[in-house]
Amino acid sequence: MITFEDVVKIYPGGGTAVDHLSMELPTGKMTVLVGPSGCGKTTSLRMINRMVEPTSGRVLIDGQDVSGQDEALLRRGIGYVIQHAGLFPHRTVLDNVATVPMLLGRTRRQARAASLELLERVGLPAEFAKRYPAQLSGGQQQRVGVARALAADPPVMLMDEPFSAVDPVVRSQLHAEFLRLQQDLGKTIAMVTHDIDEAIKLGDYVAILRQGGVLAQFGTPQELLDHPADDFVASFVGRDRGLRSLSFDAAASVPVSPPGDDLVTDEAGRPVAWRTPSGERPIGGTFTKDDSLRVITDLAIMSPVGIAVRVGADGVCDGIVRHHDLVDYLIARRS
Ligand SMILES: Nc1ncnc2c1ncn2[C@@H]1O[C@H](COP(=O)(O)OP(=O)(O)OP(=O)(O)O)[C@@H](O)[C@H]1O
Repeated sequence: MITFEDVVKIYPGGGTAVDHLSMELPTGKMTVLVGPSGCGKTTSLRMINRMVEPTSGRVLIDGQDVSGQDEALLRRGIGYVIQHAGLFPHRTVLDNVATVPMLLGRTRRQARAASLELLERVGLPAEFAKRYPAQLSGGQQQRVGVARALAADPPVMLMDEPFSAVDPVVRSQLHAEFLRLQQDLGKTIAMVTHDIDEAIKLGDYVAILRQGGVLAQFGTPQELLDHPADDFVASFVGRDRGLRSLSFDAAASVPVSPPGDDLVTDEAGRPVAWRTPSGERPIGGTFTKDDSLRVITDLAIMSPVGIAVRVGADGVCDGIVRHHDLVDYLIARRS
C-alpha cells in the first residue's frame, strides 16, 4: 500500500502544488490520479519515488517512509513509465528492456531472454526486438516503455500519462492490453492522467485533484459517478455520469421475462430476428449475465422493438428485457 500522510509540496518560488494530501493506494490495485492541468498530479506521483521531496508530511510504501530509504534501492522496486515512453534512442528495443535486469545482476543472456518474453506479453512480436525506438509507432514505443518498467518485476509502478501520446484507437487497444496484463500481474499502480474517461476505465480507484493540489474525492469509479462529493467532481466526471455508471453494474441483477412473439428463434432457440409490422429485422446483438447494464440499455435502444435479449453460454435465448421494465428497474435501483 502507498500512503500519503498529510503531504504538502511548495516549490521554491511557486505556490502550493500539493495541499495536505492524505490517501491510501491499495496494494495490487491501480489508482488513477486525475484532475485539471497544474493540480499537482505529477508532483504527487514523483513524491512516491523521491524524484520530488515533500515540504511536509510523509509518503510510505507498505508502512516504510520513503524519505528514509536509499533512492537507488527505492527506485529499483518502482517501475516508471512516462509519456512518449522515454526510451534510449541509441539502444535496440531489446536492449532498452534488458538494461534494468542487467543492472540488477542478471547475465546478458538471461536479461535478453526475460526481455523477449516481456515484449511478447505487452504485444510486441520478436521481430521488433532488434529495431530502434525511432523505427516504432507511438503505440509500439509505449509498449516497450511498459515492458521496460516491468523488467525489474517491481511491486510498484508509476505511470505518468502513459497512453496520451497515441491516437484514440491505439489508446483503446493499449488500455485493453494493459488491463489484461494487470489482471495477471496485480502490481500496485499509481497512474496520472488528465482524461477522466481513461481514469474511470482503468482505475480500481480514482483520486480527483483540484487546482491548488487539493484532493476533491477518492473512491471507486462507480462511487465517483454515483455520489460525487461536490459540484466540481460532478462536472469533472461529466454530464452523462448516470449512463456511464451503468458500465459498472452487472446485467445478472436485471429480471428477465420469457420471450414473446416479436422474437424469432431457430430450432435450437437461438435468437435470429425481430418480427416487426414492417417485416423481420436482424437481431443486432444479445447479452449474457456477465455483461453490464450499459450493454443491455444499448441493446434495448438499438432494437426496433425496444427489447434486449439474453442468451446462455450455448447462445440460446433464456429471457428478454423490455425497455419499460429496464427503465423501471434503473429507477428502482437508485431509490
Ligand atoms: N519544478 C517546479 N518548480 C516550481 N513549480 C513547479 C515545479 N514543478 C511543478 N510546479 C508547479 O506545481 C504545480 C503542480 O504541477 P504538476 O506538474 O504536479 O501538475 P499536474 O497536475 O501534473 O499538471 P499537468 O496535467 O499540466 O501535467 C503547477 O502549478 C506547476 O507550475
